[in-house]
Amino acid sequence: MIEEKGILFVLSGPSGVGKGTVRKALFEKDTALQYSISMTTRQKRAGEQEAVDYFYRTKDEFKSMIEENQLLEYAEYVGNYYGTPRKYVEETLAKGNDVFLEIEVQGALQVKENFPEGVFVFLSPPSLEELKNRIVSRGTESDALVTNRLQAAKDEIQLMDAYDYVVVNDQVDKAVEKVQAIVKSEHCKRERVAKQYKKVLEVE
Ligand SMILES: Nc1ncnc2c1ncn2[C@@H]1O[C@H](COP(=O)(O)OP(=O)(O)OP(=O)(O)O)[C@@H](O)[C@H]1O
Ligand SMILES: Nc1nc2c(ncn2[C@@H]2O[C@H](COP(=O)(O)O)[C@@H](O)[C@H]2O)c(=O)[nH]1
Repeated sequence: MIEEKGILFVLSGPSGVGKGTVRKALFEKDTALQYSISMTTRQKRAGEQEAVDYFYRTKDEFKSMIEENQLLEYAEYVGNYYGTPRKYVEETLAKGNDVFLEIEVQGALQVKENFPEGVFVFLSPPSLEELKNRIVSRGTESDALVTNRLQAAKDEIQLMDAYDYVVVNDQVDKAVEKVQAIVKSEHCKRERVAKQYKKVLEVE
């Protein structure tokens, strides 16, 4: 019997576009996906929890993890480090379960180099003006950080062609439906390939 690995889904896009909002709504519908909790050196925001929203670490702790090759990818983003713990992703995929990453663009491109078979989805804002409204209305960033994040967004949007899919997050429920359709379609593709492979083995 062929052991099937899980599929690695990567949802990426500029800060404030709604990745977290879309992911949380998706996970209410699709309970089979496993969310990979990231490491960060940024301060915890009000209402956030250790090991739910992030694993919060000091810069020294984060650097040790980089040196020990414990991160699948990492990026320095607007003054802080963010990264994906390698062990959880590799073990979960090996058990045949799908993993879902929600990360920024530099990190997504690193994952693509190591996991070209992953499925990369860029969540795009309807406009930069709306992106700014969303970051500002979330109320988590100072004015200076809003400016820095918007600057980063302009660079990130230039890289959307590197992704397998682009979903515009105009309305949350529509964006969730689209991401859900992508997950379903990738499963169908896998099943077709597995069936063809089985036929080849039977012929041989
Ligand atoms: N389609 C939408 N229409 C209007 N507001 C939205 C939409 N999607 C998300 N939002 C709002 O935009 C803000 C940013 O959303 P969210 O925190 O999910 O973004 P994010 O991409 O995960 O940000 P970050 O990358 O910084 O974590 C939130 O206040 C959220 O409620
Ligand atoms: N490269 C990575 N980026 C990550 C990871 N976890 C989150 N992020 C992204 O960072 C920015 C800022 O996040 P915030 O929580 O401070 O608003 C945002 O785009 C996140 O998606 C990660 O593990 N690696």
